[in-house]
Amino acid sequence: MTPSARAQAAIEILEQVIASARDDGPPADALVSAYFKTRRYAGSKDRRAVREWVFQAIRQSAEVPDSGRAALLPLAEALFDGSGHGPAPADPDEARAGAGVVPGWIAPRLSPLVGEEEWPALTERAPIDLRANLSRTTREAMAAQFSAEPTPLSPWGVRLPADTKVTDDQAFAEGLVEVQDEGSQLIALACAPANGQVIVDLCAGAGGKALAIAAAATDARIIACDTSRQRLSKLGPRAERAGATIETRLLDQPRESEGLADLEAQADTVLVDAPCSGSGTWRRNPEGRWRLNPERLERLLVLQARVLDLAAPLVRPGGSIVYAVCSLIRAEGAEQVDKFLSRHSGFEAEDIAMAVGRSDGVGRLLTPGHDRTDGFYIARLRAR
Ligand SMILES: C[S@@+](CC[C@H](N)C(=O)[O-])C[C@H]1O[C@@H](n2cnc3c(N)ncnc32)[C@H](O)[C@@H]1O
Repeated sequence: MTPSARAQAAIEILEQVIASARDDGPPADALVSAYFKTRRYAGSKDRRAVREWVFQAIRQSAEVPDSGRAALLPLAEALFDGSGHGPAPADPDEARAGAGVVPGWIAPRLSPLVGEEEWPALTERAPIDLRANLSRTTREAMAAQFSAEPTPLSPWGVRLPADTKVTDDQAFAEGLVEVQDEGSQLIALACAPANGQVIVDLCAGAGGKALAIAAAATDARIIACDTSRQRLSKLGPRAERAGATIETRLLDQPRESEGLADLEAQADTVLVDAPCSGSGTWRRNPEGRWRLNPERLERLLVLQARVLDLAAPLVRPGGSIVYAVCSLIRAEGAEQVDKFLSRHSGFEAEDIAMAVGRSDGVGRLLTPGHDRTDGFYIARLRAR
């Protein structure tokens, strides 16, 4: 493919990414792969170059661009030369996506801790963090295996450069490591897992945090719940690879509490890693900015309050809820927790007992700019 033909391919994919963000369709990565499945003439260099254009265009624009052309034009105008399979020359008045990091409607909703000086870090390429499975190996062994640096905040992590491929490594296949951002590791640490405890991971998804908890407390009873069969089904093979024992429980929305009745007042810790805007993970998922809108955010706020209310009766007296969201939007973090505490007088905020991030309301906020992790809000709420 000529450089201009690659630009045209990127425009076509960006067109699909924009539509998919609007309609809640597949992610950009999947769209790039699907595009090339039907275009066998493209070689690996072409694919890499097109993918690079697509992600550069997504990264540079906070707002949803008008079109694929508008998204790429500010980056690659010289390739809009009308040649062969390339894009038609640009009109001087043609729409161009503006450069930016935080969409205008989200900026006033961010935690005040995330000042504009921190914004560039929100979409910078993120390193790859691995969590050493301490039930099977040591962090030092994994640092040596991957020639990696230890993560500064999590005692379980090692850090590799962005885009390092680790899933082909033997250590990964043997369950000695998992790919997990340091911030996610800190959420599992905030649960203070210990042997003999009952720990409910209420929104377990594919089990990233449940696996970290299981590695730290091999004799704890861990119950991983989710309403998504598809996500939860990924946990079984991962647990097997890691040598972990984790119960899984598929909950039936909106009757989740029926499936949790036997756990009432049983849990030492309920982790609520709630569905959220993902505004703390834009550096890995920059198109997340194009997918979010005020209506979606409103629905997420309602769901977060709901899962917190589901968690409350499961906690034994003296036990805790650990609430976490990978978000920097205050309504999902500090404000959501304040509202929970005003609905549930039997709970009080407690420290997460780790000197990480900055305090925000009763919890702590980790940000890419300040902590070099994905953005997370974490709070611990203790049942009196
Ligand atoms: C942020 S993700 C969890 C990620 C996971 N803890 C991890 O570490 O990989 C939120 C999860 O909440 C689940 N969820 C949504 N509504 C729920 C509900 N009412 N009860 C339980 N889980 C729910 C979603 O299916 C999704 O998997």
